[in-house]
Amino acid sequence: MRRTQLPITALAAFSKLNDISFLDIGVHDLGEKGFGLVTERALSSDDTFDTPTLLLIPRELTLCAETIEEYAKADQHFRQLLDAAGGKSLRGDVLLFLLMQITIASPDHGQNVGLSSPWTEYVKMLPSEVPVPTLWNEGEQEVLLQGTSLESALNAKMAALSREFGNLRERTAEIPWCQKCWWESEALQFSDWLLVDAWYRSRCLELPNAGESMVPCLDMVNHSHQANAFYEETSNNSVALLLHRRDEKLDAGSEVTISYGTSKSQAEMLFSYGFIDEQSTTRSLVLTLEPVSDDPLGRAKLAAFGGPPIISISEVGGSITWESPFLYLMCLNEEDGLEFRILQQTDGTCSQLKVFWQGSDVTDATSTFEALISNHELKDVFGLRVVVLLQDRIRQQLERLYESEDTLQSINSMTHVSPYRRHVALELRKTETAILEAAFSAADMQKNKLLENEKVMEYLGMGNASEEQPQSHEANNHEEEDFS
Ligand SMILES: C[S@@+](CC[C@H](N)C(=O)[O-])C[C@H]1O[C@@H](n2cnc3c(N)ncnc32)[C@H](O)[C@@H]1O
Repeated sequence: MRRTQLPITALAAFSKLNDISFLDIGVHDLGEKGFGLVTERALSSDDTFDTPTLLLIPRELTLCAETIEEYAKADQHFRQLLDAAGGKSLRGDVLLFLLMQITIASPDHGQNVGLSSPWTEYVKMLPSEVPVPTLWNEGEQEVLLQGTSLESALNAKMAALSREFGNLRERTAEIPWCQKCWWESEALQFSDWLLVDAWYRSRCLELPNAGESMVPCLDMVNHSHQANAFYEETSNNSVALLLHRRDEKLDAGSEVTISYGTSKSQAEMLFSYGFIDEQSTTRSLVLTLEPVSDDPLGRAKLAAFGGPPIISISEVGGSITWESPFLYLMCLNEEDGLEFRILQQTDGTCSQLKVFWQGSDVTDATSTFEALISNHELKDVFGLRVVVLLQDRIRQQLERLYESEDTLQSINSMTHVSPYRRHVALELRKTETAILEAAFSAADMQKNKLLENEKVMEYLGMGNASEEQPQSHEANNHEEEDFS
């Protein structure tokens, strides 16, 4: 959709009109980071008893669950849109609201659609480019993240966004103003949906009372590992940005920053905000898991598992820790005492998938198999299967990273790849390769230790000698490679 855009200098008039107070700070162009907040005079939290306030925004301007509902009461077109395509999540409703605003503000619509709000003006000042990977060009998306944990996350996100846009079209096709402004002339494009999604992801924050919110002007503050400011909701119905309580002294011209989260991995930062905090010491990543292709219970395990089928790997102080409740379910089989049953309803319709372990119903405890197997006499054998699966998944990821290195070298000369995006992707690849290599070695050590375990040796010996002692097919698969 053609957007009306205003220069950032329009923010002064917007703030005045909407009672937003910038106190000794202004918005400046900071290059790669986009705009940011900068002090206009030297500031110190020592000078006053109270912590200095830098920015005050009336609470009613924030975009949160409550205000979305208020806007829907006042604007019948937005109400129509919410009724047809909203109501599933706060994020979805906010995206619809933002779409509504760019529609009202568009130079093309001319349909007397919607009710102008402060956000109609504010979206005109929001950037058309957000460095998050969903807005990278196809070449960048394909090459830069290959082999990183973001490769599958980005593919899944793009597929979800495409589905959402398709649903929006389907559900609003019958609404006359949507037909006129969006679909008739193809004015609304997938790229608009990508943009409002990127705005939301990179600009929303968590307010203690209002919950997930977008706050105009506060969303101009950038992130730093050594943040000098924080935000809070005040008792007099405002959202405030304040200088840190600790002895903070800022020269005139210093950037004011908050923390977007210190425990976020590089992948999360890149995915949500489009940059990497190179000062962060958090070293972690998440890998997705799929049941082994020839596991007859694979699909049932996925369907019955309560959480996401993932492995989280972290490196803290040089040691590797990992967590994966799904791996403990993934490594078990019927022969071990795992059973799935479909419970029939009295009216004959199929209903819930039930999971049994050693005869007990564990349907509500599928994420606790590590504990469930802890008293089993074969717990070390199961532990070995888990470590083998873990190491295999890490190997697979590392191979993909190594393979894609050559492609990456060849894009040095490609003009369609932004140097900044290339830089952040290389940083992510370097970190994830190091974490995965360390995790591979750690898994190897764990595996070797388990292989010395008496119970495991006995089990493997029996497994080799007798057809009557069936093992997990996963273990069988990997034993060929790893135990021989
Ligand atoms: C909440 S907005 C902050 C305002 C934004 N810079 C703008 O121009 O509108 C978040 C975005 O700012 C940028 N950003 C924030 N902190 C950054 C940092 N430390 N390094 C690089 N970019 C940063 C990223 O593009 C991120 O998606």
